[in-house]
Amino acid sequence: MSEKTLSFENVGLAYRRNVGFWSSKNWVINNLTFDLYKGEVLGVIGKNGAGKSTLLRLIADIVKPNQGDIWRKPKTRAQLLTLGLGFNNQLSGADNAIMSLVILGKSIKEAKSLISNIKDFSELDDLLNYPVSTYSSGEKARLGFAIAIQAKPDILLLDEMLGVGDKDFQKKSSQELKKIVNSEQTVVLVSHSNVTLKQFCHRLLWIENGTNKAIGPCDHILKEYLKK
Ligand SMILES: Nc1ncnc2c1ncn2[C@@H]1O[C@H](COP(=O)(O)OP(=O)(O)OP(=O)(O)O)[C@@H](O)[C@H]1O
Repeated sequence: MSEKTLSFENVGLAYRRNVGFWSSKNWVINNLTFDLYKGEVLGVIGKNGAGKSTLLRLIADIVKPNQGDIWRKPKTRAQLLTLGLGFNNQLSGADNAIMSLVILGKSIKEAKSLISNIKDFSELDDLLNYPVSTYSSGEKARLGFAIAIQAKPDILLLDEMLGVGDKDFQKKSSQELKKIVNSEQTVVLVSHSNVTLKQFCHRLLWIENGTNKAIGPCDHILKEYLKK
């Protein structure tokens, strides 16, 4: 686990907050520095509002930093999987899947050929032909997870995604993640569940007020975090 795939150097990100006539900068990520290595599962922990989801959005290149540098190994593709998935609600599940796969570098032909696997994994059957606006949140999660499994991005970003769906789907997604943990794929996982963190993560990054409070082996960092 020595090949660097991504690196943050003194990264800062501020959101603008408008209060009446005034607008101020709210630094959500501050001077954040860490490296991510190919094939590792890095867990991200921290209190509510610490900046964990924002960090995933920065890695996915959905938002840009106001300060510092983010280095990605050339051609590295990261995919964010979160409950607030960026689906187009008017399009069908199948069309959303094709669109996501194409964004992640597959050709349209390849993307179309993966639909039957997505159908099998998600168990959405004919629902895949209906607009995503008609899906329950669990069904959206199934679709998102199934797309991510087929897309095999270099970096899979999971934001509190392991406790979603019904019991059967939780079991299925956790089995799939176990396979990923033993593969070359890199994962960054945000979770408030100690069980999930211990089960999957090699290292943990502890974020406090948007900055790196500690990073290191999972058991050690979790012990320190729980002492607080
Ligand atoms: N679009 C936005 N505009 C303004 N402030 C935002 C925006 N998105 C997030 N924030 C603020 O940034 C801070 C960090 O949010 P973030 O969602 O990254 O936290 P988190 O660590 O993932 O929290 P949680 O554990 O509650 O999910 C919060 O204070 C939040 O209110």
